[in-house]
Amino acid sequence: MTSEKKAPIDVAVGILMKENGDVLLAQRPAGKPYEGYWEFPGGKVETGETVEEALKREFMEELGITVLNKDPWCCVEHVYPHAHVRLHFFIIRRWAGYPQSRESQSFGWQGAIHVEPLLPATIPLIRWLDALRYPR
Ligand SMILES: Nc1nc2c([nH]c(=O)n2[C@@H]2O[C@H](COP(=O)(O)OP(=O)(O)OP(=O)(O)O)[C@@H](O)[C@H]2O)c(=O)[nH]1
Repeated sequence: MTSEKKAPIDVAVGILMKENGDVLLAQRPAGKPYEGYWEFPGGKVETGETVEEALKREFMEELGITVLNKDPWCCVEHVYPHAHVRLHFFIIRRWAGYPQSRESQSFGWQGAIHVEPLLPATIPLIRWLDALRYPR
C-alpha cells in the first residue's frame, strides 16, 4: 500500500460582480464530473501558466470576456472523489464584453443565489460573498 499524497490541482475561479452585487454563475456542461451543477466560471491552471493567466484564458474561452481587473479573494481546498482541488477565487469588477456561452453552458446573473445544486466546495462561499456584496 502506498501513502503517497498527490498535490492539489490549482483552479482559477472568477466571480464577475456588477455594481448592484449580482454575480454570474454557470452550469457545468455534460460530460464533466458534477455535470449540471452550478459554479463560478473558471478552470484548471495549465502547466507554465500563472493562476491569473489561467483566469483570463478561461474567461475568454468560456464566455468571451476580457478580464480588466481582478482582486484575489480567497483560496479553498476540497477533496472530491475525482480530484483534490485548490480553488483560487477572484472578484472581477471590471471586464470588457458581454458573456456568451461559448461552451454550451447555461449561465445567469444572480442576486440572492437561487440556482442549485452548487458545487460542494462553492457552497460555503455564498455566505462570505453575501457579506462582501451586501455589507450592513
Ligand atoms: N470553475 C469552478 N470550478 C470549481 C468550483 N468549485 C469547485 O469545486 N470547482 C472544481 O474545480 C475543478 C475545475 O475543473 P474543470 O474540470 O471545470 O476545469 P477545466 O474547465 O479546466 O476542465 P478540463 O480542462 O478538464 O476540461 C473541478 O473539479 C470542479 O469540481 C467553482 O465554483 N468554479
